[in-house]
Amino acid sequence: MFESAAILGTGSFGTAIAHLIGSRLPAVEMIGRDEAVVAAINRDRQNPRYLAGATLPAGVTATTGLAAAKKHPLVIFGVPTSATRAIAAELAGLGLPPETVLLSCAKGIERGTGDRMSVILREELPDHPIAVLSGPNHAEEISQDLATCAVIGCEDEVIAERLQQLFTAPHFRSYTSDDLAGIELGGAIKNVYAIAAGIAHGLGLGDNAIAALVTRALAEMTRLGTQLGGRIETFAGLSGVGDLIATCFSEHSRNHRVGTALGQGKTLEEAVDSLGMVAEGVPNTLSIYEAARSCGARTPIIDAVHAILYQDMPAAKALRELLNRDPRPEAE
Ligand SMILES: NC(=O)C1=CN([C@@H]2O[C@H](COP(=O)(O)OP(=O)(O)OC[C@H]3O[C@@H](n4cnc5c(N)ncnc54)[C@H](O)[C@@H]3O)[C@@H](O)[C@H]2O)C=CC1
Ligand SMILES: O=C(CO)COP(=O)(O)O
Repeated sequence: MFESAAILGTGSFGTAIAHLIGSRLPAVEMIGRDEAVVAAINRDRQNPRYLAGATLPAGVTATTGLAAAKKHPLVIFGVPTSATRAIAAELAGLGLPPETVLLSCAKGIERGTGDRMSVILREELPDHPIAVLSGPNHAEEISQDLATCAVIGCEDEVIAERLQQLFTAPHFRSYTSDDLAGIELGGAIKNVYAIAAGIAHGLGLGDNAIAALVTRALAEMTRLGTQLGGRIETFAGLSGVGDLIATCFSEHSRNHRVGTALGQGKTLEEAVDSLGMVAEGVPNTLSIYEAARSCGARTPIIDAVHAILYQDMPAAKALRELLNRDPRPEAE
């Protein structure tokens, strides 16, 4: 087990993780950039800005200084993917002890490089053990102690088991895997499909249409994800189909909410502004579309979401075009 942990990010997921592991460790320190949020956590053990209703265990504190991460044997990344490289580079400058374990929870790949978060951490902090955590894990439900599972990816079995022990609670079960690529790609790609499912919902297409869309999304995610280096079985697991289902059907999903607003005729700017939190599928539609083009994968659903978000294609037209493509066999 670890003696303590730092969580980078005082947003929804950082707070949910603090709620989950805060009673399992003597000390959990959240590191954020928003002073009002940090003050509310220290004063009230609450984070009404990002996760209303959750009360944090007594051992959870918060600060704004990244240097605090140096004190902890485990550093958990709960910031958006767009912030990961800069924060990792800043941490590298602080000289973390090399045995500090880095755990990434962010779901996306980097624009321009197509790098997964564990690849970024390996590049910026090469001496450290690196792990990832993913699965159907909405912050709102974790903070209410509602049951779920996650998968922890790490090439070092001993560290994977230490993390598994930490992420085990009566309502939280975790599994281990060494397929970091598959885990991270599933978590990143499903966000684009959650926007697609939201659009279909916003257009009022009905349950059959959304079930069909999500089923074909799983086939597409598996095709793209294996071409980008993930193992096929991982896409049938918690970080693949598990998170795809959670996000495509949950009212908690920010990506789904963005899609619903688009389907109802809002602009992307209006949809994102009304959230006040990160919807990774929005920037990741660009990075994942680019990754798909670079490996030559056939991704009609990602292409349709890309056209709606970034090429002014009306949502109804994009979905009509998806349905009217040349017929093909279901399994290829
Ligand atoms: N919210 C959820 O249910 C889950 C979220 N995740 C992933 O966790 C990551 C974070 O998401 P949320 O906590 O939902 O987002 P959020 O919008 O609720 O919070 C983001 C946090 O990161 C901070 N932040 C944003 N940009 C930053 C920057 N450039 N530098 C430093 N800090 C910055 C914000 O101040 C805030 O504390 C995402 O990759 C998301 O996909 C994973 C599982 C579940
Ligand atoms: O990844 C998530 C749940 O597992 C959170 O999804 P959203 O970012 O769409 O809310």
